[in-house]
Amino acid sequence: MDPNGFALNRSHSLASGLEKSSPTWNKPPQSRSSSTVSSPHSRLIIKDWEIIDDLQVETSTAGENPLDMPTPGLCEGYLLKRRKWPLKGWHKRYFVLEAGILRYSKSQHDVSRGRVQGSLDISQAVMSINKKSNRIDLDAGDILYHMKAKNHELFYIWVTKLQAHRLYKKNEAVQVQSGFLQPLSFALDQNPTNGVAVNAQKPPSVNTAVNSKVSAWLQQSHAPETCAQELNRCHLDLSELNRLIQRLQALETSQVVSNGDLQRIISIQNISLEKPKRPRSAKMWGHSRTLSRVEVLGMLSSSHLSNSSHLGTSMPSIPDYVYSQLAPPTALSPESKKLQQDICTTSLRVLSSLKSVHETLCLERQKLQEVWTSSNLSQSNTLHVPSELTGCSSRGPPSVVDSVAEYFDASDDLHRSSSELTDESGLSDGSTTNSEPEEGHALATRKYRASISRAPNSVAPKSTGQRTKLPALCPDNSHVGLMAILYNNIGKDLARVSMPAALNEPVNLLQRLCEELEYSELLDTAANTPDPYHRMVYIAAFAISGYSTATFRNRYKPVNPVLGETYECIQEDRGFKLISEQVCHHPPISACHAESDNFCFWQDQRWKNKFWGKSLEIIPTGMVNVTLPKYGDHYEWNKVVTCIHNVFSQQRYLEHYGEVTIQNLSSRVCTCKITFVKSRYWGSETNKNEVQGTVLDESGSVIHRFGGLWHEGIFCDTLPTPKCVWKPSEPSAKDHLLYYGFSSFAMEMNELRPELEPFLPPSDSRLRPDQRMLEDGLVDEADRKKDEIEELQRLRRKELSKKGEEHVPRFFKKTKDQCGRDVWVTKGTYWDLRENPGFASLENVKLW
Ligand SMILES: CC(C)CCC[C@@H](C)[C@H]1CC[C@H]2[C@@H]3CC=C4C[C@@H](O)CC[C@]4(C)[C@H]3CC[C@]12C
Repeated sequence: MDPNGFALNRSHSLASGLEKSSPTWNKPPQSRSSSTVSSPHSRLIIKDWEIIDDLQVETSTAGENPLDMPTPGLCEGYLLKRRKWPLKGWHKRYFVLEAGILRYSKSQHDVSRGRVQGSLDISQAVMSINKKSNRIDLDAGDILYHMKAKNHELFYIWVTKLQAHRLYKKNEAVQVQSGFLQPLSFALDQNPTNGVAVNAQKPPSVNTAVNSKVSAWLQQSHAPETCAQELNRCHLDLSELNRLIQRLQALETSQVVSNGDLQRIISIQNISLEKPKRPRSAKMWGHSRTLSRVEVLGMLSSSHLSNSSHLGTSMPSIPDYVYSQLAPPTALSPESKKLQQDICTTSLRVLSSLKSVHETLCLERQKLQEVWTSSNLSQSNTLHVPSELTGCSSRGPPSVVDSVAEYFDASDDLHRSSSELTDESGLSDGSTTNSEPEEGHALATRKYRASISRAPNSVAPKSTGQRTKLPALCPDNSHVGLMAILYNNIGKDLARVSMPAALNEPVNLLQRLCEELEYSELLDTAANTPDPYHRMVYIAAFAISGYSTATFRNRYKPVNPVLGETYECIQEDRGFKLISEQVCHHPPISACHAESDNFCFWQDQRWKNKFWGKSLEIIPTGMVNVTLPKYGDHYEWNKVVTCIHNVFSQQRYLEHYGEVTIQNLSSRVCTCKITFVKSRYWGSETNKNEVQGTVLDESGSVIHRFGGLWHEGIFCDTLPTPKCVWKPSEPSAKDHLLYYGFSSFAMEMNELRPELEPFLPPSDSRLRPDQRMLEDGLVDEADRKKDEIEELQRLRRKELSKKGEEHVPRFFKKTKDQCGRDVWVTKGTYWDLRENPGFASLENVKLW
């Protein structure tokens, strides 16, 4: 029996040892909090969150023979899990922790029936705990679990067990690395139907049923061959790339030498030689001090590091790397140009091959995991369910399971939250085979997706006569020590943290607000749709369209505007003009206002971020507003959470999740609900980016239904003629990935056209020198300039506070909306002042 009086079934010496000794989670932890930033070795605790580090795992691994490590005991019982959908509140879930894998089901009964809702390899996850609220969070990059225990005892047990299993699982990985796979493949060769089991150091819980399923799967699956073929193709393409690069280098060398420009060739060589150790690489946001690698290592747990073999620091993407090796695109000979294009095409081919290999492997992994999970569960059920759970629980010491059950029955508060959840999805539950609410969504999405792909292709955007490319390719930023930056600024507003310029894309947050109007034609269509329900479908499609930029934009972050910076955008073809301004610094708020004959659009945007160890959640606040004067409509909606998964790795991707409610503040006739579905599991491509929505009438009846994917399009099947209401436009530049993944709209945003320049106020983002340098590919210069501009901003702030004054935005003012929330709205003065007397004749603050 453990010190708390709980009999942990099958608990082994390792686990109980951990339980009795001073718990490792009392060690100086990594903190997830925000208030203090100090040297990497000091202890930081903010808001009671601690990241459990794994140093003890490493030490014990070093001292012990991993093969001697006993399997830690099974741990199972109810915990609260934060709802995935609709993301509010908690539900009671039955968790089973076995051999380093944490699985959960709706109930213990579901476990016995093999119905698993989710599963996670805890050795891959960053674990944070909050002792005060008994919370445990696990972030495995793709999957994020937020859990809560009933009381401190249970919390303690789970944390201890999770640690023991983590240690075990990591050791298992060590075994695999040191030759585990070889006997496996040998065994498979020898005995294809019973391959896994013949292994001497067999992994835990492997039974023959699993083995035969797995080996049958291995035999049936053609995916490995497909992957091998695809990788062969990559290999050929890479040799071709190598040849092209060598030719290009030879060509350039001769050109350069004949031009007498020896310096350039030397610097090209230097870039390739010195690439891994750029001097500014470890610069921290908001700090001038540079962290050494040792310091960073000391700060971070081994789990962070061991999982980051693909850290940003190690592998630039192929196109990035290739282009980082090329000279700036100054007067190239036609032959060089042709070579560059070939290099580019071939690298993109390699990229897409690798993507498809990745996709195939994900699917395979999913299949394997399903087999594994179902077999493991039935096994754990038959073998390990303690007797007290099978009907005679009144006798014997209480188990974890018992005590939790008791807790849920007793606690009012939690009882409410769990019963609330019996119908968590609003869909029928229990009797159907859909174990997760998203299952229903997924089915519908598959149908919508098929309809969207049958819809005519989106037309390439019409030429606006503006530039279609940026002056320079995006720089490789894989050397930037993002991990040190994020860990040093945990809990801080990232929009206030100064980051190395190489992390930035050459558009800023004011411009990104404008980018949300890329599909403004949806508002024009809405403004010409008399039926209010039908109109709402277009407004919804517009609200979704703003998220589509995320598809290709996860490698760089927008530049942070300085206080008082402005941006104007006149879109003649689209018929609107927009003005945005950075109105507040603490917290950073960007406000914008756009108008056209058909609509007005405004919003003020601020966001909070939460860092979970491998993922970064961006939680926006502030509402989006659209008015359609023709019908007197005023629509207002919230934004969903954006999560940057695998933030340190090349597998970084963005996900949006949550619910949007669109209300028409001028009429109660209809409302709209849109759900951005959280992707389910295993990082599979197939269930990513789902969106579903309904337009409801006053009584709550569904009038229209629509859905699809935010990166592929939205289909509405309840319109008189069902149709695809929105499809993102094709990227206009074939090699747009080499230009930060910008769409043609984004490419134009920072263009400084000569005819525009005389009209711009000096605070316009287009005139901001560091952003311009970045756009021109002068990253180091941009970095220096950025520091200067930020210093100037600090000086201005100090002066204001000395005078006891507050910054007053020039073109926006703060008011309250109908619900009493602070909102920033236009003063309506910008365009008038621009016209008369013109900004050149006005007094302007010098921002840079
Ligand atoms: C440097 C690298 C690793 C970090 C990349 C961070 C990028 C992907 C982050 C930083 C700021 C983020 C944006 C901040 C605010 C919003 C508004 C929200 O309504 C939609 C998402 C959107 C537009 C975010 C998209 C993702 C974003 C661009």
